[in-house]
Amino acid sequence: MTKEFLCNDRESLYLKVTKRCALQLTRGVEKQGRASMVVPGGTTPAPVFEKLSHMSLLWHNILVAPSDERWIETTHEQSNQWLIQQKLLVNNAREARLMPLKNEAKTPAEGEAQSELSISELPQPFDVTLLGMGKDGHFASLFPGAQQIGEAMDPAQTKKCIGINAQGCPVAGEYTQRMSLTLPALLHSQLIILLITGKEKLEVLRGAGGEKDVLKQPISALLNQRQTPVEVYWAE
Ligand SMILES: O=C(O)[C@H](O)[C@@H](O)[C@H](O)[C@H](O)COP(=O)(O)O
Repeated sequence: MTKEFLCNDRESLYLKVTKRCALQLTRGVEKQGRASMVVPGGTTPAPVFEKLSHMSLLWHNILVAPSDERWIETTHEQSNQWLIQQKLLVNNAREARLMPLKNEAKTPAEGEAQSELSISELPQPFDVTLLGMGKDGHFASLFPGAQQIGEAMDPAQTKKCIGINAQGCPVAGEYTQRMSLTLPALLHSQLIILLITGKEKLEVLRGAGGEKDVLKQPISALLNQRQTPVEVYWAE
């Protein structure tokens, strides 16, 4: 159930994704009085966060959570919570409520229960889950080769949050100790929007459709499932 929207340029890409997220959130608040949005970190989403922050939505009825988090201080500029607070929860969107993944636990594994409590505050299924994708086919912090990738991608997994040790995963960069929503948790969404840019990521995406080994190519699990609508938005 994947639809692709190939945009002519990044500005129209960001606008399209912003409007799609705003529509989902508005529908959610209209239907149940509250709405929830899960958002990624990384370098791609900031222009969408910025546009979304200016939208006139009922933000005081909207709850936001990261799809994943680096296990570092939330005041660190590489923290996803920091990115969300600086770029999304400002302007009109400052009234939205952030449910963090990061907590005081020393390690993500020790922090799982508290992260789970935080996420459970969001109306579920999530009204909209915005995700990015790495060139290795990861999304959230579900990195191929990560120690817990099997547990995190298991359709029978009942945990919503899982500590991820991404040591040895080149795309994870410096911050390898992560908390991530699991595949089942992310699929428990009304809509998943995958926001990617550049030719290389589009090639990875196109190649993943035929990949049966989700541990090797996690994004293939999103593309080959029929539970949750997935909309892919791309520009060069
Ligand atoms: O914590 C993170 O980094 C994100 O949640 C991650 O899943 C991101 O979406 C991809 O790594 C793509 O990152 P870019 O947008 O920087 O390419």
